[in-house]
Amino acid sequence: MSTLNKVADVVPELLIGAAVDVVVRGSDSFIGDVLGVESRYAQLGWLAAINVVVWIIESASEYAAGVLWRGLAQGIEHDLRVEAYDHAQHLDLGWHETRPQGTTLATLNDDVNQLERLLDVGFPAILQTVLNVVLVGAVFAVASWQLTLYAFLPIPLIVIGSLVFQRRLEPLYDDVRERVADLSGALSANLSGIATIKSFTAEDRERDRIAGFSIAYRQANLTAIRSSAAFVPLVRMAILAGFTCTLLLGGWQTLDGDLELGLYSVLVFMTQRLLWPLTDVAEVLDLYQRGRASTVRILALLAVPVAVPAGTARLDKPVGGRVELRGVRAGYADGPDVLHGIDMVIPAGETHAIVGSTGAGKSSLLRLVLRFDDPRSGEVLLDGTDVRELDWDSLRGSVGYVAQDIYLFSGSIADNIAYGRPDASQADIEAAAEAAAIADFVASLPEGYGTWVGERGVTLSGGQRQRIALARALLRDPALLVLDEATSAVDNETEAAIQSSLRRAGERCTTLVVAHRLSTVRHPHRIWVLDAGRVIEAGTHDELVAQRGSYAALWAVQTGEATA
Ligand SMILES: Nc1ncnc2c1ncn2[C@@H]1O[C@H](COP(=O)(O)OP(=O)(O)OP(=O)(O)O)[C@@H](O)[C@H]1O
Repeated sequence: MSTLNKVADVVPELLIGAAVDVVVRGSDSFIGDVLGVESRYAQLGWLAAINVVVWIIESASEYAAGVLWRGLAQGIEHDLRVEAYDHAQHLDLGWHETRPQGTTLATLNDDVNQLERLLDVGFPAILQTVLNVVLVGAVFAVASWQLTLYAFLPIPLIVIGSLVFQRRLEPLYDDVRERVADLSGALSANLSGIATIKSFTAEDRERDRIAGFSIAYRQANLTAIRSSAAFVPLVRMAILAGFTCTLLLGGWQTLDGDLELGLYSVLVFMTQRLLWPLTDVAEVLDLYQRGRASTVRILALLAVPVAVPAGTARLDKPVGGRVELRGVRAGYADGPDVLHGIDMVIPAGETHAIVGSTGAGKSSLLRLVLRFDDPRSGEVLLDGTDVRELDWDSLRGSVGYVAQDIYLFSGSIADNIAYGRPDASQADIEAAAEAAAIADFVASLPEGYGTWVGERGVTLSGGQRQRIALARALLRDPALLVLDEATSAVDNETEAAIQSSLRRAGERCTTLVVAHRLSTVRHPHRIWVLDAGRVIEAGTHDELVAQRGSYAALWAVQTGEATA
């Protein structure tokens, strides 16, 4: 459509030449010969009719090309956005944790959107400019080789200029994209921490900090724009040279009788046609550089390898839920080990607790069981198979997990509880809520299970959120229930209710609990005491109290039998 449009766009100029030719040469005119029409009035009539048809074709093809290019741009953007998002969500948790969320968001959103103008304005402009040069060049070549030379004089200059400018613009637009990512990162971090900002009345300070990022972005953009805008006058000077040559030398040739008047007028118009669109080259170059800087970022995201790839082995159903850690050593990024050779067996169907001081490595250990990270050495087994060999459905599909930091989705309470089993019936949802001791609270809400919960569940208290997350985990009827401080925010009475439901739930599944409050874990089959990444004691509550070791001391402090 763009090609048809360009051809139709060039034809009226030829028609002008033909019209001048009719007036000057009468019945000998080019159009008179082609159509076999003698009358000049009739010849002009024919030209007018052809012109109308050409304009209709031009307008229709322009519309179609516009719609198609935009459709293509939107399609590419959509594919890229979804592919990049999908890749990002398969990247390991460690990658996400070491990178500001806003930076990833900037790539998935801003960088992808940045491609729109390159795709729907830049690409058609490139195609049309090349076509223009070819078509107009053909007319020139037929008319006079000297004039072709003059008219095309600016083109190599413009090409060389583009290459030079391109090299200059590249780092400038890379800088712009980096500044956008910084700004986006700061904005998203601040909005997540809005309560903290308010509580420390840091609004003014934060506004200034965001303004700093915004100024850096504006500055980077201005620097790039200043360089890119300088290219347009340069192109114009080159065009002026070509145009002047055609006007002057073509005019002299016509005066000398070496060039037909009709052809001369066509060539003067054509020089305009040929050269003025070349000023677009500057804009296209700008769009290209912006698009390139964004594409580099998107491709860099797509090129990040998945550090924790899924295995292919499947577990036989029903999954028992036996967990075993053998000589597990683990740590984060290049940091020191946070777990030093952990050996642990949690037989299927048992409830085990992990306790220990803060920073002892309890959460890190749970992350290995869910395979958010892989150990540096040793192995983690589920039902006797190394978790690295299992596919996600066998591993994470068998686990119900309640994290320390609860995330609820924007949606109804029922949607949130059924997140892991979207096809669950209302009765299943209510049973899970009952087991998590949240059913009475939900029933007391005017809209019950249909109550809308805001993003991150901000409309609920900490304890309510925890219980909904617990219901969500229980609804999956998991073979292995993993609870990381899952009841830390509920009162003692509610906790006792949850404990008894969990005991009932625990009859069906293996349970691994991390808790600070030791009363939470009084009834497990075994308690593992972790200190600085090592298991220092293990046994039942009674055995550990009798041992009079760290657990006994901690228990004494928490039950008020001793002071710290
Ligand atoms: N994502 C992470 N990146 C780098 N280091 C981490 C990360 N998470 C935890 N650590 C480090 O690993 C060590 C163990 O942390 P972990 O969260 O496993 O302890 P924990 O026993 O669960 O503590 P708490 O009871 O306070 O939750 C700590 O020294 C911590 O600084």
